[in-house]
Amino acid sequence: MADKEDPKNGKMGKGKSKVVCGYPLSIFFIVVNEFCERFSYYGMRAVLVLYFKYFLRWDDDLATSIYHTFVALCYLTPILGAIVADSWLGKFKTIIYLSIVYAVGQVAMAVSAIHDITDSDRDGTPDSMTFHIVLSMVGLFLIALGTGGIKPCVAAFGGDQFGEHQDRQRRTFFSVFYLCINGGSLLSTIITPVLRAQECGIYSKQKCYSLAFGVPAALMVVALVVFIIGSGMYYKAEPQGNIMLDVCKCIGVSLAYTICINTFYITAYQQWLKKLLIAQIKMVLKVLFLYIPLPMFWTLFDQKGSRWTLQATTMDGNFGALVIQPDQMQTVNPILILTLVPIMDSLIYPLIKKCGLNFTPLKRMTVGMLLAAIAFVCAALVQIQIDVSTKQLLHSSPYILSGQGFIYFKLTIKGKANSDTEIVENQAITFVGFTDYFLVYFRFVNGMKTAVNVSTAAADFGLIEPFYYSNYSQIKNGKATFTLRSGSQSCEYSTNFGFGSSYTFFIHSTLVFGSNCQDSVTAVEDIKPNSVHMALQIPQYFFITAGEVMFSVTGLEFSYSQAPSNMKAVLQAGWLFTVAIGNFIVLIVAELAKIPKQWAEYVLFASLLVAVCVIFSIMAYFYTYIDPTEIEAQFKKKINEDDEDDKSKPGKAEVEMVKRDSIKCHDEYDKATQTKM
Ligand SMILES: CC(C)C[C@H](N)C(=O)N1CCC[C@H]1C(=O)O
Repeated sequence: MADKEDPKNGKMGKGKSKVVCGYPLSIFFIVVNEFCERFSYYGMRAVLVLYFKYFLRWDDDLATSIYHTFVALCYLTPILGAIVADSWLGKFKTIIYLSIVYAVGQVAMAVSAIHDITDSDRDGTPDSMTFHIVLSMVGLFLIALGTGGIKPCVAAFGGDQFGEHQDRQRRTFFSVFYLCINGGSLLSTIITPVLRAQECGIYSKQKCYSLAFGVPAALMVVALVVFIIGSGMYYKAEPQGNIMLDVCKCIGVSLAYTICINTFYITAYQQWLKKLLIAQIKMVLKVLFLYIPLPMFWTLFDQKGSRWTLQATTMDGNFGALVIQPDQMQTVNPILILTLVPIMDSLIYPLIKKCGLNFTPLKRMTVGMLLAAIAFVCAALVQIQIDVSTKQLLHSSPYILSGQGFIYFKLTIKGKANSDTEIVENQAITFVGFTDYFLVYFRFVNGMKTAVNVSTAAADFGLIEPFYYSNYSQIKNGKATFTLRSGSQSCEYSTNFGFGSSYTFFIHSTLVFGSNCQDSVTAVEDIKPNSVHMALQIPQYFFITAGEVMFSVTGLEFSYSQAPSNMKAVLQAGWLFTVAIGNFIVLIVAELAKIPKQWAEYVLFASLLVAVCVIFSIMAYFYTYIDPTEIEAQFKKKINEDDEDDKSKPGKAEVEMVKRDSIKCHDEYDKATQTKM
């Protein structure tokens, strides 16, 4: 044991930490570390797909696949970090070493995004893309190893700082810990896209991905430094041997005991050690079994970033002074976390307690799952409303048909601009996706006998021959003023583009330049502006976030409190593994789900979660809460007593014989397993 335990005098926490308002001061460094680390992780993640697409010039499919693989890897590596921490290095050293790996990875990403490094002809594009790809892939691998590896250790290490009598404070710690995760992620997802939008470079100015990755890299270094500063105050539980090896040995030795039962004498002390390990393994397995249905929650949760964002692209993001991009709606989640966690902790849970209800952790998690299911019902209702508005459009306009990824135009124009004009065509426009949400499409049909030039203050859209039409062009949504010019004569036409809209403008043959041409142009809506407001997504975000607070914050604390002392990080990793599996299910579902109606898919997910929730509540009903510290203390008492007993027994020779037999028996066991392999 590195440090002495016992904060009973009120001045010292577990370890050497001072206690402030009942909390060990050491946790301050841990939560600040978590804040900076999550800033680093989520900040880098926010611009990653755009980096793949615009810097590395990958297509959408490759960019999305690598992005999701990276995210899944980040939630798979916790198991590695946890084994290293619980078995070998201890949580403190694991956090330090893996944070260094993590920071190196972030720096590699920032360097990989400096286009000047390989831009020898100074044209603004890297000459050796291989260099940038290799460096960024190495960087991402190190980041996945670092962020995943330290994640279960930091949470468990924070929990370790509290004494046995500090259950309430430890619960609050996990809430604050969650607040820091979301505070860091919120700030970084706002800041890094702004950094990316800057232009930087030595020889030529390009979008500044190096800065967008550089700042998260700096924050990771800050996280590491802050963690090291707290070093003297932490309670550092020593790893209690190689847990995984112990588990294997325990199973092996149990087999060996059974085989050699007649010759193998083991002391009572050894018996108790074995029993303790078995009890600890049982504690972990019982919780892991309980976790089997949980990935379903994360499957729904992760769709915020995909399905819900796509849903937002078909909605109106105009909030008066503020215009929200569809992907920005995702920030509603961390914002709500920052408000809901304190409300739950200081109002809702105490109120429920006052009502005499025993709202146990597993009940909270069940309610959390139900709330997530309600969120998906809300999403389905919004989808129905969007579908209704789109249907109205299809009935009212003969011009539009839309498909996934493309918008097809079947355009038939009959004699409105000029009686001789008839154009029938099929044309496809690549759907711009939510990164270009502010852009709308338009084109002009020239019904005049003279060529007309169309321009705005910012762009020239070229000359349109008589009785002909222009290609579709893009323009920012909102008010636009076009100048129509023929020779030296011109006139202006103003219109307003709503979100997601597309227009064809017909220039009448009767237009007279020099006068007001507002009445001589007819606008036809190819695509109606999005009419369902993005604010309607707020209820679904509210329910999913309230569900997350009940489910995830509670799950984090539950994973700590139900884990034996030598497997705290391992169980945290088990918890994070449910997030990884949830991510994988989303990927599979995205490939397999062929439900034509989006609202029906939402209802299906909600129903699946309710079904899973019922199974979980039955499993939870049979789960008995334990106090691992108490159980371990009882075992240790027995071990110490029997160790004294064994030592006091005369007959060193007998002990030697036991050892010999034990070795013999192990040899037998080794032989048996080797031949099997
Ligand atoms: C997606 C949000 C930015 C963060 C989310 N509310 C959250 O806190 N988490 C999602 C997975 C687990 C947890 C995290 O540790 O990041």
